[in-house]
Amino acid sequence: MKLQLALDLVNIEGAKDIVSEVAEFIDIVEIGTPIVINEGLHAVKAMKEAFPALTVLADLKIMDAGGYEVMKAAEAGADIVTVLGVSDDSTIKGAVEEAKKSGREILVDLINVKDIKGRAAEVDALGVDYVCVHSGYDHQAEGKNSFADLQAIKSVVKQAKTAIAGGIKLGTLPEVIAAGPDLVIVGGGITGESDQKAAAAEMKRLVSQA
Ligand SMILES: O=C([C@H](O)CO)[C@H](O)[C@H](O)COP(=O)(O)O
Repeated sequence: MKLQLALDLVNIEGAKDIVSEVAEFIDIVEIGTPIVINEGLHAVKAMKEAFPALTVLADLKIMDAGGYEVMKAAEAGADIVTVLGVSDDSTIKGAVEEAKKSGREILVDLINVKDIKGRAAEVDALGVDYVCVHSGYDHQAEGKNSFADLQAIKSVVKQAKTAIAGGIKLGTLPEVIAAGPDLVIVGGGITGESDQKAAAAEMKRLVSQA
């Protein structure tokens, strides 16, 4: 089981500062959607240049033009790019095809998908690398999480790795780990802590044991 740090509410310099502190405890660093909106794909490039050994995920949440947008993210240095599960199959196919050309990976984010189980099976069959259940900030504000969704997709995803994101904290991590995802994505559960290094270290310890 791997740990991904999601960086959302910081600028490029702030993102690099956090990664300097916790790099040894994370497997993947995510340039979150808000950073991409604020700073563009330069943020992905800057992170890859500063930490070439780290796997960098660009959370573009692609909804259309899958092939083109994956190509641009790959040019910036992204190793993994996100595409929305609610997008058309042709968009996901285009993203997968483009990613394969350059050895990149596609994570499909099932945020706001109604038939989680059905769509997870469909995108799995399209050859994506990760299928991720996700309670976004707005759902989190309503007290929702995706723990049950993770259990639901585990039974239908056959070839891709499974991932979970959205409001995961140290206190809820054991419950998440028990459901057996391949990848746990944590943002505020690390960046919002006063001791980010200690939080990342403890999370890494827990996911490594699984
Ligand atoms: O994808 C995310 C969200 O939609 C904002 O872009 C976050 O990266 C994801 O939810 C993980 O962050 P936390 O919820 O703070 O753990």
